Amino acid sequence: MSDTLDLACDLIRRRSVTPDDAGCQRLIQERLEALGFKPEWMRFNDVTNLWARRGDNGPLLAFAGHTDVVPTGPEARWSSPPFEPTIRDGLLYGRGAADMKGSIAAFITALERFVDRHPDHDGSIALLITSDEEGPSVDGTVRVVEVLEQRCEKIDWCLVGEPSSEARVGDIIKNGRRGSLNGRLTVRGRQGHVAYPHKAANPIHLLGPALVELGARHWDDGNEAFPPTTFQISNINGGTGATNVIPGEVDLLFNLRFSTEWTAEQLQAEIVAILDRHQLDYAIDWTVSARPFVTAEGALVEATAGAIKEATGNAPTLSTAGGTSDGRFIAPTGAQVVELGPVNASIHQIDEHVSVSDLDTLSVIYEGVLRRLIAPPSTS
Ligand SMILES: N[C@@H](CCC[C@H](NC(=O)CCC(=O)O)C(=O)O)C(=O)O
Ligand SMILES: [Zn+2]
Ligand SMILES: [Zn+2]
Repeated sequence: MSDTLDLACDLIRRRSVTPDDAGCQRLIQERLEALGFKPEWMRFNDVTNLWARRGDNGPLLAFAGHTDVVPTGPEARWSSPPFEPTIRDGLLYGRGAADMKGSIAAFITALERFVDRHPDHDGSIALLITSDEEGPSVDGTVRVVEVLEQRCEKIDWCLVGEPSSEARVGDIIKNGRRGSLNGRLTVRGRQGHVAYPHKAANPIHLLGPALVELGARHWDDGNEAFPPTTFQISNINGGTGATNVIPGEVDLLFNLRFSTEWTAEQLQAEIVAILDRHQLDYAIDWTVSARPFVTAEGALVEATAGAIKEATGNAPTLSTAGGTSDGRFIAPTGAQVVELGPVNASIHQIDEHVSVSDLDTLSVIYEGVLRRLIAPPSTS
């Protein structure tokens, strides 16, 4: 068994359903301390965060990730128990195998080889690990970044181990992400009897045409760095449960993933204008859970692409598609941020898995990134 696989299995055995870390970070801390990293616990409410650094000088290369995992869903539907790592046909099964305990294991083994070969590396290396990525993301990476900013500790390059790959490991580097805007809308009508609609105002009927317009709207074509902005309704609730009552209100949750063609504020104004045009009586609450960020080609993208080419023979494509990530908290500090991890086909699913050989490839890629960015010139 490879070291990376071994460690990935040890991490999967820990039932770290968000925000519980279940001892994963203690394991990581022990391995890092043996390499000369200085660990620092940053606990906020029920979230465990680990910041561990080796070296006092810049530039600082940080690996970032999370030990929390999403709930398993019905365990009986798994082919093997989700917290018992199991290998079948070259694949490692278990909750978190791909998202993202496999990447964390690959970080550690890459660091072990790198520090052994380059004990006097340039600059510094750090790990930023949280147990609040899959949850509300309020006491995790964002809080660690606040602490680092307060003490002027600056990350120059950050590699997030989210499962970025699509068809084969290393085919995609995520070099940014779209923004995410949530709206919570309540449309008010007047409750009444379904047989006497003229004495009521049905908020579901009133909302309908506005929803059609919002759903059909073409927001933008995206741009060179971003896919188009999308609008999706995630929840709609209205009604008393009775078949003969027109409800007084309807509640809607919607989300926009937006490119840099819009700001969150412009989108809010646009949606308010649509709702007003439909003359709705409504209240709306907004949450901007991510602003778009992008890392232009530069030292980190080049080092990551070079390490992938060396390890796999293939050149990666840059993408900002999909969801958002904790990179949204790190990029605004001025750090270059990329995401590179295993194939994401089974993340959050029943029977989540990762290719065993991909774990070793990832570890080699991460070591290649370290070598390109902070190995002393004579040895890189
Ligand atoms: N619940 C949190 C964080 C939500 C982050 C989530 N990210 C992904 O699902 C990653 C998927 C991918 O790699 O494309 C999301 O985008 O919703 C919050 O809302 O703050
Ligand atoms: Zn993840
Ligand atoms: Zn996830």
